[in-house]
This record gives sequence, structure tokens and C-alpha cells, in this order.
Amino acid sequence: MGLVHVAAGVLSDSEGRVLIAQRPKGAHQGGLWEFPGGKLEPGEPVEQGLARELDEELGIQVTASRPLIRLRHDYGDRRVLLDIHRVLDYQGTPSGREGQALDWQRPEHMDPARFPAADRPVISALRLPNRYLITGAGANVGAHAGPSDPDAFVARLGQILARADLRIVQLRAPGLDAEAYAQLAQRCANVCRDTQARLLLNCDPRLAAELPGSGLHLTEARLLALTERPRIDKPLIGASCHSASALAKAAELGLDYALLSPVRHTRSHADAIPLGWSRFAELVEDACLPVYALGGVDEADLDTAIRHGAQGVAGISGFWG
Ligand SMILES: Nc1nc2c([nH]c(=O)n2[C@@H]2O[C@H](COP(=O)(O)OP(=O)(O)OP(=O)(O)O)[C@@H](O)[C@H]2O)c(=O)[nH]1
Repeated sequence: MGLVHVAAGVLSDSEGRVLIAQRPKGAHQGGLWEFPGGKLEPGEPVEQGLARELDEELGIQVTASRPLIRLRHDYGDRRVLLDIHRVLDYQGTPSGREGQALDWQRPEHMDPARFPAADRPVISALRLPNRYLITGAGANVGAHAGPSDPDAFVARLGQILARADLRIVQLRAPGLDAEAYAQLAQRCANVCRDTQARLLLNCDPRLAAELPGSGLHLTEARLLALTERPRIDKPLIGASCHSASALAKAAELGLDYALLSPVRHTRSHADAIPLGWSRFAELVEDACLPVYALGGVDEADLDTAIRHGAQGVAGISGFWG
């Protein structure tokens, strides 16, 4: 069975809604909604094919785009390689040139069941920001300890989340016992509510289920021990990964994102061997979910991370200071 290489585009409007199109009834995955695009011609570069398809299907001329996510999916009757790009700039007004219905939808309102199965990670990618904050230690303690001063810790979190482009935070405090973690999580949840940020709990899933917060973050050890996606009433679940097998497991369980580390040497994980950007890109290439670059990276690396296939950058020291 051959591989069908497809380029598709994400067009956003000023309210953050994304353009979707309905596939014709008789087509593969007919009746479902998709990101506009189509098959590349043999040897055709992705950006060129994307521009051609969006001109044919929508009557627009793409002038700037960048990769969002690359995915592989096996439908049984067809294997697809999807290159999904964000369209950053275009000329013209999109219209359904092939008679297809169009709609503009906010990513958080998209129902994955109404899209081809391959598109689920695309919807996750659209719902996630490109900067991901991990809490550091409080004053006077090493990165592996918990915060020694919860008041200062919560105040620091509030300061950082005042920035409009940091909308997701993982509460990482491996030095705390369950009770101290739960107390701190309650206080962080209040800060996140006030700043409209999403809080991800890095703790035992059973504890997380009892705590406020938008999601759960799994350590690689917790991820590898699972056989199914944790059944928890929180929309967002991700995991730390350090290998191809962990990324494959995260995708197989239908997690929403992974953190892949360490890209560079870091003081917090001094013994770990850095992946470097080219190995990072190789691992992301085969991963079927959004992946953040972590470990010795900061905001200055955002463009580099995206060029190497990442959703964005995650960090402790780069953001926490
Ligand atoms: N455009 C697009 N195709 C997708 C998406 N998700 C997904 O699985 N696909 C699959 O990718 C393939 C795209 O092929 P297509 O039939 O749209 O290609 P095309 O526009 O060149 O049409 P053609 O077959 O008439 O030449 C289909 O198998 C489709 O099911 C998506 O979000 N957008």
C-alpha cells in the first residue's frame, strides 16, 4: 500500500477561528471536516503543493506559511503522511471553489469525531500554545526539591502568568509529599483561574483527579506503566519522553502532547545525554502528537524548535528565572 503525501493548511481569522472544509460525500473520509489541502504531485515541495491546493480549493494565494505538525496515519485502505502548515499570510477571500461547505471554528469547539482520525493531533496542536512553562524551585532550593517558601512560589507564578503569551503551566514539585503538593496545587489553581492559564498537575493521577486544574502531566515512568489513557475528568493529558518508544506510547494512548528532553545539557538533569536538534527532529518526525522541546532551551530557541518539528519550547529556568 503506497503512501499518500498530503499538504493541508490552517487559516486563522482575527478571532482565532480556523477554516475547515467538508470532504465530498463519495471521497475518502467523505462527509467529515478537514483542513483544506490535498495530495502533493510527485516531487512537489510541500509549500508549493500547499499553495497550489489552496488556490484550487479556496481561490487564495498563500504568501507565508510555517510547519505546524507532520503526522502519519494508517487508515487500513490508505496510508497518509500529512504535512499541516499554518498559513501566516495570504491574498484573496476563501470560498468553496469545488462546491465544498466551509466553516470557521475555534479549535476548542472542534469535535474530533467529525474529522478524519489522522487529524486528532492537529486539533490538539491548535489548542496548545507554543510556550510551555514548568515551575521551578522556590528560593534557596535546588531544582529537584519542592518550593521552600510557598508564598514566594505562588507570587512568582502570578508574576510570570501576567504575561499574555504564557497560558499553560505544569506544577512540577517532585520534592513535595502528596499533602503539600495538593495544598500548593490549590493555590496555583487560584492563580491560574485569575490569569486564565491552564494548570497541569504533575503527580499521581489519583491525586490529580481530586484536585482542580485543566490537566495531568505524566512522568515517563508513569507513562510507560500505563495501558490506556488515564480516565480522569480533565481535558489535557501529556507526558515527559526521552525516547522514540516513549513518544510512540504517548501517541498510542492518545495523549495530547509530549515534552521531549533534553535537547541540550541542563543543570537540573546533569547526567542525561543531550539529544541535540537533529536527533530531536528525527524523533519528532515519527511522533504522532505535538512535541515540545525541553532541556536547556528558552524562548530564543522557539523558531529553531519549530523548524525542527516542535510545537514549541518548554522550560523551567528559561521562564521561571
Ligand atoms: N486535505 C486534507 N486531507 C486529509 C486531512 N486529514 C486526512 O486524513 N486527510 C486525508 O488525506 C488525503 C487527501 O487527499 P484528497 O483526496 O483530499 O486529495 P486531493 O485534494 O488532491 O484530491 P483528489 O483525490 O481529487 O486528487 C485523503 O485520504 C484524506 O482522507 C485533512 O485534514 N485535510
